[in-house]
Amino acid sequence: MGVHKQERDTMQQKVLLQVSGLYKTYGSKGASRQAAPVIDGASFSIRQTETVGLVGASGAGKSTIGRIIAGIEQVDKGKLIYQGQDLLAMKAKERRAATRSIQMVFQDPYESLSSRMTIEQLVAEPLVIARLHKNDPAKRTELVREALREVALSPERYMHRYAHELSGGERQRVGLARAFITRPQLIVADEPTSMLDTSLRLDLLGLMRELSQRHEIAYLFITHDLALTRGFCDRLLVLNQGQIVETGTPEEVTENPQHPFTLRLIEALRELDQF
Ligand SMILES: Nc1ncnc2c1ncn2[C@@H]1O[C@H](COP(=O)(O)OP(=O)(O)OP(=O)(O)O)[C@@H](O)[C@H]1O
Repeated sequence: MGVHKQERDTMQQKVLLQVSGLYKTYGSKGASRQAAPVIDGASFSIRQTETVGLVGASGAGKSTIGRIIAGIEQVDKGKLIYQGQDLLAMKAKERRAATRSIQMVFQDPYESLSSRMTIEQLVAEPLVIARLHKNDPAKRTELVREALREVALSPERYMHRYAHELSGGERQRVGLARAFITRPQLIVADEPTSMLDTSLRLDLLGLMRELSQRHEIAYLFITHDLALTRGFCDRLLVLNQGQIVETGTPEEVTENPQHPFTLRLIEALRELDQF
Protein backbone atom coordinates (compact mmCIF):
# COMPACT_ATOMS: atom_id res chain seq x y z
CA MET A 1 0.00 0.00 0.00
CA GLY A 2 1.56 3.24 -1.14
CA VAL A 3 4.86 1.45 -1.74
CA HIS A 4 5.97 1.51 -5.34
CA LYS A 5 7.40 -1.47 -7.17
CA GLN A 6 11.08 -0.62 -7.06
CA GLU A 7 10.89 -0.07 -3.32
CA ARG A 8 8.89 -3.26 -2.76
CA ASP A 9 11.46 -5.28 -4.74
CA THR A 10 14.23 -3.79 -2.63
CA MET A 11 12.38 -4.50 0.61
CA GLN A 12 12.15 -8.17 -0.28
CA GLN A 13 15.93 -8.50 -0.47
CA LYS A 14 17.74 -9.88 2.56
CA VAL A 15 19.64 -7.50 4.80
CA LEU A 16 23.34 -7.62 3.88
CA LEU A 17 24.67 -5.18 6.47
CA GLN A 18 23.00 -3.96 9.64
CA VAL A 19 24.64 -1.02 11.38
CA SER A 20 23.36 -0.23 14.86
CA GLY A 21 24.22 2.45 17.38
CA LEU A 22 27.56 3.42 15.86
CA TYR A 23 29.74 5.88 17.81
CA LYS A 24 33.07 7.38 16.81
CA THR A 25 35.10 10.19 18.33
CA TYR A 26 38.40 11.31 16.82
CA GLY A 27 41.27 12.52 18.94
CA SER A 28 43.96 11.26 21.26
CA LYS A 29 42.87 9.12 24.18
CA GLY A 30 43.16 11.95 26.68
CA ALA A 31 41.34 14.46 24.52
CA SER A 32 38.64 12.13 23.22
CA ARG A 33 36.50 12.42 26.32
CA GLN A 34 35.93 16.09 25.75
CA ALA A 35 35.63 15.89 21.96
CA ALA A 36 32.15 15.63 20.44
CA PRO A 37 31.47 12.36 18.65
CA VAL A 38 31.55 12.54 14.86
CA ILE A 39 29.26 9.52 14.62
CA ASP A 40 26.68 9.62 17.38
CA GLY A 41 24.50 6.54 17.36
CA ALA A 42 24.01 6.05 13.60
CA SER A 43 21.85 3.07 12.64
CA PHE A 44 20.83 1.82 9.19
CA SER A 45 20.84 -1.23 6.97
CA ILE A 46 21.84 -2.12 3.43
CA ARG A 47 20.04 -4.94 1.64
CA GLN A 48 21.57 -7.30 -0.89
CA THR A 49 22.04 -5.63 -4.29
CA GLU A 50 20.67 -2.34 -2.95
CA THR A 51 22.26 0.97 -3.92
CA VAL A 52 22.10 3.23 -0.89
CA GLY A 53 23.15 6.88 -1.07
CA LEU A 54 24.63 8.50 2.03
CA VAL A 55 24.17 12.27 2.00
CA GLY A 56 24.91 14.98 4.53
CA ALA A 57 26.69 18.28 4.94
CA SER A 58 30.45 18.54 4.53
CA GLY A 59 32.16 17.14 7.62
CA ALA A 60 29.03 15.25 8.71
CA GLY A 61 30.95 11.98 8.96
CA LYS A 62 29.99 10.29 5.70
CA SER A 63 33.53 9.15 4.86
CA THR A 64 34.05 8.06 8.46
CA ILE A 65 31.04 5.73 8.20
CA GLY A 66 32.31 4.40 4.87
CA ARG A 67 35.77 3.75 6.26
CA ILE A 68 34.36 2.04 9.35
CA ILE A 69 32.34 -0.33 7.16
CA ALA A 70 35.37 -1.02 4.97
CA GLY A 71 37.37 -1.82 8.11
CA ILE A 72 39.96 0.94 7.70
CA GLU A 73 38.71 3.03 10.62
CA GLN A 74 38.20 1.98 14.22
CA VAL A 75 34.86 2.41 15.93
CA ASP A 76 34.23 3.23 19.61
CA LYS A 77 30.92 1.47 20.03
CA GLY A 78 28.15 -0.13 18.01
CA LYS A 79 27.30 -3.19 16.00
CA LEU A 80 28.08 -4.15 12.43
CA ILE A 81 26.27 -7.29 11.40
CA TYR A 82 27.44 -8.35 7.94
CA GLN A 83 25.93 -11.46 6.34
CA GLY A 84 24.69 -12.41 9.79
CA GLN A 85 28.14 -12.11 11.39
CA ASP A 86 28.99 -9.70 14.20
CA LEU A 87 32.12 -8.03 12.76
CA LEU A 88 33.15 -6.02 15.81
CA ALA A 89 33.13 -9.13 17.99
CA MET A 90 35.67 -10.82 15.72
CA LYS A 91 39.42 -10.97 15.89
CA ALA A 92 41.20 -8.94 13.19
CA LYS A 93 42.11 -11.99 11.10
CA GLU A 94 38.59 -13.43 11.23
CA ARG A 95 37.14 -10.05 10.33
CA ARG A 96 39.43 -9.69 7.33
CA ALA A 97 38.20 -13.03 6.02
CA ALA A 98 34.55 -12.18 6.71
CA THR A 99 34.79 -8.82 4.98
CA ARG A 100 36.79 -9.78 1.93
CA SER A 101 33.58 -9.16 0.02
CA ILE A 102 33.45 -5.50 1.13
CA GLN A 103 35.57 -3.24 -1.07
CA MET A 104 36.02 0.50 -1.38
CA VAL A 105 36.36 2.95 -4.26
CA PHE A 106 37.93 6.27 -3.33
CA GLN A 107 37.26 9.83 -4.35
CA ASP A 108 40.60 10.74 -5.83
CA PRO A 109 41.74 8.49 -8.67
CA TYR A 110 45.04 10.40 -8.83
CA GLU A 111 45.95 9.80 -5.22
CA SER A 112 44.55 6.32 -4.70
CA LEU A 113 46.53 4.55 -7.46
CA SER A 114 50.28 4.17 -7.11
CA SER A 115 52.20 5.48 -10.12
CA ARG A 116 54.89 2.83 -9.71
CA MET A 117 52.65 -0.13 -10.46
CA THR A 118 51.25 -1.26 -13.80
CA ILE A 119 47.48 -1.45 -14.18
CA GLU A 120 47.83 -5.24 -14.05
CA GLN A 121 49.61 -5.01 -10.69
CA LEU A 122 47.14 -2.43 -9.37
CA VAL A 123 44.09 -4.48 -10.25
CA ALA A 124 45.70 -7.68 -8.93
CA GLU A 125 46.70 -6.07 -5.62
CA PRO A 126 43.51 -6.96 -3.68
CA LEU A 127 44.13 -10.62 -4.63
CA VAL A 128 47.69 -10.32 -3.35
CA ILE A 129 46.51 -8.73 -0.08
CA ALA A 130 43.89 -11.45 0.38
CA ARG A 131 46.45 -14.10 -0.62
CA LEU A 132 44.08 -15.45 -3.24
CA HIS A 133 45.50 -17.68 -5.99
CA LYS A 134 48.91 -17.16 -4.46
CA ASN A 135 50.62 -19.89 -6.43
CA ASP A 136 48.72 -19.39 -9.62
CA PRO A 137 49.91 -16.23 -11.43
CA ALA A 138 48.07 -17.26 -14.60
CA LYS A 139 44.77 -17.32 -12.68
CA ARG A 140 45.50 -13.88 -11.24
CA THR A 141 46.21 -12.51 -14.71
CA GLU A 142 43.01 -14.07 -16.02
CA LEU A 143 41.02 -12.42 -13.19
CA VAL A 144 42.67 -9.06 -13.91
CA ARG A 145 41.70 -9.33 -17.56
CA GLU A 146 38.15 -10.21 -16.60
CA ALA A 147 37.90 -7.30 -14.13
CA LEU A 148 39.20 -4.85 -16.75
CA ARG A 149 36.68 -6.11 -19.29
CA GLU A 150 33.91 -5.66 -16.69
CA VAL A 151 34.75 -1.95 -16.48
CA ALA A 152 35.01 -1.61 -20.26
CA LEU A 153 38.81 -1.28 -20.41
CA SER A 154 40.53 -3.48 -22.98
CA PRO A 155 43.07 -5.66 -21.11
CA GLU A 156 45.43 -5.62 -24.08
CA ARG A 157 45.48 -1.84 -24.20
CA TYR A 158 45.63 -1.09 -20.49
CA MET A 159 47.27 -3.89 -18.50
CA HIS A 160 50.83 -2.82 -19.09
CA ARG A 161 50.30 0.91 -18.72
CA TYR A 162 50.70 3.06 -15.60
CA ALA A 163 48.02 5.10 -13.82
CA HIS A 164 49.67 8.41 -14.71
CA GLU A 165 49.18 7.57 -18.39
CA LEU A 166 45.41 7.33 -17.91
CA SER A 167 42.63 9.92 -17.83
CA GLY A 168 40.64 10.56 -14.65
CA GLY A 169 37.70 8.53 -15.96
CA GLU A 170 39.95 5.61 -16.90
CA ARG A 171 41.62 5.71 -13.49
CA GLN A 172 38.26 5.52 -11.74
CA ARG A 173 37.43 2.49 -13.88
CA VAL A 174 40.68 0.91 -12.72
CA GLY A 175 39.60 1.73 -9.13
CA LEU A 176 36.32 -0.03 -9.80
CA ALA A 177 38.11 -3.04 -11.37
CA ARG A 178 40.25 -3.28 -8.23
CA ALA A 179 37.13 -3.29 -6.09
CA PHE A 180 35.46 -5.84 -8.34
CA ILE A 181 38.26 -8.39 -8.62
CA THR A 182 37.50 -10.06 -5.27
CA ARG A 183 33.81 -10.40 -6.29
CA PRO A 184 32.39 -8.12 -3.61
CA GLN A 185 28.87 -8.16 -2.22
CA LEU A 186 29.21 -4.55 -1.07
CA ILE A 187 31.23 -1.66 -2.48
CA VAL A 188 31.61 1.51 -0.45
CA ALA A 189 32.06 4.24 -3.05
CA ASP A 190 33.21 7.49 -1.42
CA GLU A 191 32.43 10.38 -3.80
CA PRO A 192 33.80 8.33 -6.72
CA THR A 193 32.58 10.78 -9.34
CA SER A 194 33.35 14.12 -7.73
CA MET A 195 36.60 14.62 -9.62
CA LEU A 196 35.09 13.75 -12.99
CA ASP A 197 33.22 16.03 -15.36
CA THR A 198 29.47 15.60 -15.83
CA SER A 199 29.41 13.15 -18.74
CA LEU A 200 32.11 10.97 -17.17
CA ARG A 201 30.15 10.98 -13.90
CA LEU A 202 27.16 9.50 -15.65
CA ASP A 203 29.36 6.98 -17.49
CA LEU A 204 30.86 5.75 -14.23
CA LEU A 205 27.47 5.47 -12.54
CA GLY A 206 26.13 3.58 -15.57
CA LEU A 207 29.03 1.19 -15.28
CA MET A 208 28.52 0.75 -11.54
CA ARG A 209 24.85 0.02 -12.12
CA GLU A 210 25.63 -2.59 -14.80
CA LEU A 211 28.15 -4.27 -12.51
CA SER A 212 25.59 -4.34 -9.72
CA GLN A 213 22.96 -5.90 -11.96
CA ARG A 214 25.30 -8.47 -13.49
CA HIS A 215 26.99 -9.49 -10.25
CA GLU A 216 24.46 -8.62 -7.52
CA ILE A 217 26.58 -5.98 -5.84
CA ALA A 218 25.22 -3.53 -3.24
CA TYR A 219 26.67 -0.02 -2.95
CA LEU A 220 26.98 2.52 -0.21
CA PHE A 221 27.35 5.60 -2.41
CA ILE A 222 28.67 8.59 -0.50
CA THR A 223 27.92 11.86 -2.23
CA HIS A 224 27.04 15.51 -1.81
CA ASP A 225 25.40 15.54 -5.24
CA LEU A 226 21.68 14.84 -4.79
CA ALA A 227 20.97 15.11 -8.50
CA LEU A 228 23.24 12.11 -9.12
CA THR A 229 21.34 9.94 -6.69
CA ARG A 230 18.18 10.04 -8.80
CA GLY A 231 18.10 7.11 -11.16
CA PHE A 232 21.07 5.57 -9.39
CA CYS A 233 20.20 5.06 -5.73
CA ASP A 234 17.32 2.90 -4.54
CA ARG A 235 17.32 4.68 -1.22
CA LEU A 236 18.97 7.63 0.50
CA LEU A 237 20.21 7.98 4.06
CA VAL A 238 20.48 11.51 5.44
CA LEU A 239 23.24 11.97 8.02
CA ASN A 240 23.02 14.86 10.47
CA GLN A 241 25.00 15.34 13.67
CA GLY A 242 26.25 11.79 13.52
CA GLN A 243 22.83 10.19 13.17
CA ILE A 244 20.70 9.00 10.28
CA VAL A 245 17.71 11.32 10.49
CA GLU A 246 15.82 10.29 7.39
CA THR A 247 15.61 7.58 4.75
CA GLY A 248 13.54 7.17 1.59
CA THR A 249 13.84 7.02 -2.17
CA PRO A 250 15.73 9.97 -3.71
CA GLU A 251 12.40 11.31 -4.96
CA GLU A 252 10.75 11.07 -1.52
CA VAL A 253 13.66 12.67 0.26
CA THR A 254 14.15 15.51 -2.20
CA GLU A 255 10.49 16.26 -2.92
CA ASN A 256 8.99 15.66 0.49
CA PRO A 257 11.68 15.88 3.17
CA GLN A 258 10.40 14.95 6.62
CA HIS A 259 13.21 16.31 8.78
CA PRO A 260 13.95 20.07 8.95
CA PHE A 261 17.66 19.32 8.52
CA THR A 262 16.96 17.47 5.24
CA LEU A 263 15.10 20.51 3.94
CA ARG A 264 18.01 22.78 4.83
CA LEU A 265 20.50 20.36 3.32
CA ILE A 266 18.57 20.16 0.07
CA GLU A 267 18.38 23.94 -0.13
CA ALA A 268 22.10 24.28 0.54
CA LEU A 269 23.05 21.58 -1.96
CA ARG A 270 20.72 23.07 -4.56
CA GLU A 271 22.52 26.37 -4.26
CA LEU A 272 25.86 24.61 -4.56
CA ASP A 273 24.99 22.41 -7.53
CA GLN A 274 22.06 24.28 -9.08
CA PHE A 275 20.17 21.06 -8.47
N1 LIG B 1 41.59 11.06 10.87
C1 LIG B 1 40.90 12.04 11.45
N2 LIG B 1 41.35 12.61 12.61
C2 LIG B 1 40.66 13.59 13.21
N3 LIG B 1 39.48 14.09 12.75
C3 LIG B 1 39.00 13.56 11.60
C4 LIG B 1 39.68 12.52 10.89
N4 LIG B 1 38.95 12.20 9.79
C5 LIG B 1 37.87 13.02 9.82
N5 LIG B 1 37.88 13.83 10.88
C6 LIG B 1 36.86 14.81 11.26
O1 LIG B 1 35.64 14.14 11.40
C7 LIG B 1 34.57 14.89 10.83
C8 LIG B 1 33.87 14.06 9.76
O2 LIG B 1 34.76 13.84 8.68
P1 LIG B 1 34.34 12.99 7.39
O3 LIG B 1 35.47 13.07 6.43
O4 LIG B 1 33.86 11.68 7.81
O5 LIG B 1 33.10 13.87 6.85
P2 LIG B 1 32.36 13.87 5.44
O6 LIG B 1 30.90 13.94 5.73
O7 LIG B 1 32.82 12.74 4.61
O8 LIG B 1 32.85 15.26 4.83
P3 LIG B 1 33.05 15.74 3.30
O9 LIG B 1 31.69 15.73 2.65
O10 LIG B 1 33.57 17.13 3.45
O11 LIG B 1 34.03 14.80 2.67
C9 LIG B 1 35.19 16.17 10.31
O12 LIG B 1 35.00 17.17 11.28
C10 LIG B 1 36.64 15.84 10.15
O13 LIG B 1 37.44 16.97 10.36
